[in-house]
Parts: sequence; C-alpha cells; structure tokens
Amino acid sequence: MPEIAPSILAADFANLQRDIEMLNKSEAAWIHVDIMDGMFVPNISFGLPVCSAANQHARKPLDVHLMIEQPDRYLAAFVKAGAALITVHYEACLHLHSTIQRIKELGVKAGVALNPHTPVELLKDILADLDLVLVMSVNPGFGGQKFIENTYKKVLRLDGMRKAQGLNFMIEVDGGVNLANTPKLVEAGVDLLVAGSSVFSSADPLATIRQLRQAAQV
Ligand SMILES: O=C(CO)[C@@H](O)[C@H](O)COP(=O)(O)O
Ligand SMILES: [Co+2]
Repeated sequence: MPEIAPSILAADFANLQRDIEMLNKSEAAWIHVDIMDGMFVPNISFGLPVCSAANQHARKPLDVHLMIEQPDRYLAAFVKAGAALITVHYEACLHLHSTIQRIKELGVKAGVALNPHTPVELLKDILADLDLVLVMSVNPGFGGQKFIENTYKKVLRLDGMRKAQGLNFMIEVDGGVNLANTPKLVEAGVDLLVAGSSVFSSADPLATIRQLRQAAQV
C-alpha cells in the first residue's frame, strides 16, 4: 500500500515538537528529513542536532534525505541521530556501491536519490543492493516548487526495471507532490510520496495527510 512521508522542511521550526506530535497522530508512515549543505544544493536547511531533536519526539521512522557532498563523512552520525533510512544522491557519490554498503553495515535501510536530469537506467547495476530509489520531481534544494511532469515516465521505467529484475525496492517521489498528482504517481509505480508544502501549508495538515493516503489508493 503506498504511504506518505511528510517533509519537516515545511514545518514551523519554532514549533517543531508540536508539528512532529501532529505527524505522530497522523496516517503518515515515515517522517522525511531534508538535510542540505549549501554545496550540493544552493540552500542550507538544518543538520544533526535538529535531526536528533526531531527523533526524540518522533514515533515514526525518520527517512533522512542527504543533499550533501561526500555523504560518507556523516553516515554514522545520522544513524546516531535517529535515521532509519538514509538516502544519498547518485550525483554526490563517486563510489556509490561502497557508500550503500556502509549505510547497510550501520544497520539502516539504504536509498539512492536521482536529480531530475539523471536517468534511472544509471542505477541498473546497483538496484539489487537498494531498499529504495528516490526520484526527485523538483530540483533539490527548496520546498514549494512545481512538480516536473517527466517524473511519471521515469517512475514507469524504474518500475519496469524493478519487475524485470524481480526486485522489491521502494520507489519514492519527492517534490511538488499533492492531491492532484498522487493517483497518477501511484499508477506509475510509486510506493512512498514525500509531501512538504502540500501538507504544512494546508489549513488542516492531519486531514491532508489522510486525503493524500486516500488519493494513493488507486
Ligand atoms: O528534498 C526536497 C527538496 O529538495 C523535498 O523533500 C521538499 O522538502 C519537498 O517539499 P515540497 O515540494 O513537497 O514542498
Ligand atoms: Co527530500
């Protein structure tokens, strides 16, 4: 069943505990944590202390999306800070296979994210090692951007590769996800939908998460 991972990038940082407690009560399956270093992406979000603080209150697993250069330097620290799943960017890893093995050795799930211009076919020889592939549906770095329509085709191709290889990694889509595009994304093969501004900018975030989950039952 497709699940929802609200991104706390769009939460009220001055009331982060309140917003995480709201997510605890919600139908969200994961809490998405966006880490940006101002180098891999042109924005700085927050780092280890905020991830740790979120983890102290979260009763859902943390899905940590590392938008940072040379992520190997921080893998162990993010596991200590509460990550249950760590996703690194294909474009940020020179030795991706080795990075994925290190994440797994640390005892958490391992994912790879692809920027909008990166073809899913480049992952062919590492798919069997992955728990998740994150298809970026905006250019990484900011919340609140417009969904890129080519994402559907990428997800369809990735789902085809998953079936052809008999694998069961999850497909996650991140950026501009809303009630309107959720059904088509699920039909294309998405298992996990990240939603930042569509949840936290809505009048009733709890209801929006419920509606996103319903929209995903296609
Ligand atoms: O990784 C990112 C952005 O780089 C995302 O996780 C955003 O935080 C999603 O925000 P919305 O597009 O849903 O507002
Ligand atoms: Co993200």
